[in-house]
Amino acid sequence: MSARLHAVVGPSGVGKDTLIDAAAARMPALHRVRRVITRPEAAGGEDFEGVSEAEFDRRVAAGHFVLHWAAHGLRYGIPAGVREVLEAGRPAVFNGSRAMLEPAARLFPGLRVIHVTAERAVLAERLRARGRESEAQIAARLERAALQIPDGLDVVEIDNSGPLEEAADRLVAALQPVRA
Ligand SMILES: Nc1ncnc2c1ncn2[C@@H]1O[C@H](COP(=O)(O)OP(=O)(O)O)[C@@H](O)[C@H]1O
Ligand SMILES: O=P(O)(O)OC[C@H]1O[C@H](OP(=O)(O)OP(=O)(O)O)[C@H](O)[C@@H]1O
Repeated sequence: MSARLHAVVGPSGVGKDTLIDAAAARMPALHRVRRVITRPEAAGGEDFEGVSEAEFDRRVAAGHFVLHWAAHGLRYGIPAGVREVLEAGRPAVFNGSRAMLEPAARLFPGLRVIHVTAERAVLAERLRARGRESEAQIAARLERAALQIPDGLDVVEIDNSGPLEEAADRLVAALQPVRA
């Protein structure tokens, strides 16, 4: 039976990538999607493939992505290979946009959304400490902090304002297979 796809969403700086790393370290079977992003790989952060806009367009046209979206002036793609991973029975997780959840749930009806939140002051502090974005980019990211999750989806809420370990425990629980 096909395994479940999970989208970890929430405002920039809330700790999505950090939590996914923590869960992956504890769940060897979990497949962490390697996103394709129009951002130079040297920018650091998660393990992703950096491509040019032209290459991204080419891959969209060639059907390389099962999902793709734009945010923060960047484009993000989920490689189509994730379907084979799920069909092989391995659960998969990706760092997704709150704005693309409806199309994602149409394509993957079993999609589970993990909505990570934190207080705004905590977000601002974490983005500054991460040091990847300029002040203007941080302000733009904070503007999106209150974006809502569409109704009618399977959503697990995780508050990551406190210790990472507590939120990571909740994420690992949310990633467990559904038992019949
Ligand atoms: N619970 C936590 N406590 C303290 N710092 C955290 C916590 N979770 C994440 N961070 C830090 O916050 C910053 C942003 O996390 P990151 O995973 O890059 O966020 P996102 O992927 O949501 O943008 C990173 O520097 C990370 O180490
Ligand atoms: O529509 P939103 O829910 O606001 O999400 C916008 C984008 O931010 C995140 O990307 P990324 O993790 O690259 O950005 P971040 O690390 O700065 O959060 C997320 O995966 C989306 O691609």
